[in-house]
Amino acid sequence: MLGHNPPLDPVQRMLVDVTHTQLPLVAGKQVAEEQGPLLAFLVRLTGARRIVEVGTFTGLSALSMAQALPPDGTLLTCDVSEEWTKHAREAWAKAGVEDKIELRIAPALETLAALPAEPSIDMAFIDADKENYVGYWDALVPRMRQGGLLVVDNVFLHGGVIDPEATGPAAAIKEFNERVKADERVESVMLAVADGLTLARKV
Ligand SMILES: C[S@@+](CC[C@H](N)C(=O)[O-])C[C@H]1O[C@@H](n2cnc3c(N)ncnc32)[C@H](O)[C@@H]1O
Repeated sequence: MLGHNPPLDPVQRMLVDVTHTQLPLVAGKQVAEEQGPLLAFLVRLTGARRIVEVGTFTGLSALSMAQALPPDGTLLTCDVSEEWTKHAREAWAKAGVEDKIELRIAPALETLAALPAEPSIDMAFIDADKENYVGYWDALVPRMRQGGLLVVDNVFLHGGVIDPEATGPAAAIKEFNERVKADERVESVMLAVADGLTLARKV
């Protein structure tokens, strides 16, 4: 599969390597290698100009999306870790996309609540703490423009969502998946990409 996808560019490759060598215990948080080209593809497909991301980590998904934005496009990304996002800032600067990306270090629920209420977001990527997915969804859906695309990662939670006794993050994702399925404001599909990926289009 990777051999038939667009290859990572040198900065993306460096970011994968740096994440694995300098943060080996948490490197698994990084999006899977096939997700960067997919996110870039979706940015170009939708013609997105205004993107909001929840969960920056070391910045690979933000980098992939920012590189696919048109020159006047912007990406707001939310995280709580200065330590992890330091690597993101370095990579974005190396790739020359730092002017397109705004990183806010604060609990993402606060960052999203402070955004304008009007529907102006073209694309959103949710990839952070699972217990807050419903909160992120509720903050983002009204702010998405009609036809805007929401992309949500880890909707399988490594299989935890099919455990009838699920607790913690798995229970949170289970509840989230049910909410998305029942949400008439969107048309959604769940895909077996990496750890499960939901795509939802605001109708
Ligand atoms: C799975 S990682 C994101 C991976 C990233 N999208 C990438 O491409 O590598 C999840 C991130 O969510 C962040 N996070 C956790 N709780 C958060 C919160 N309440 N608000 C904002 N970010 C949070 C973590 O610090 C972590 O960097």
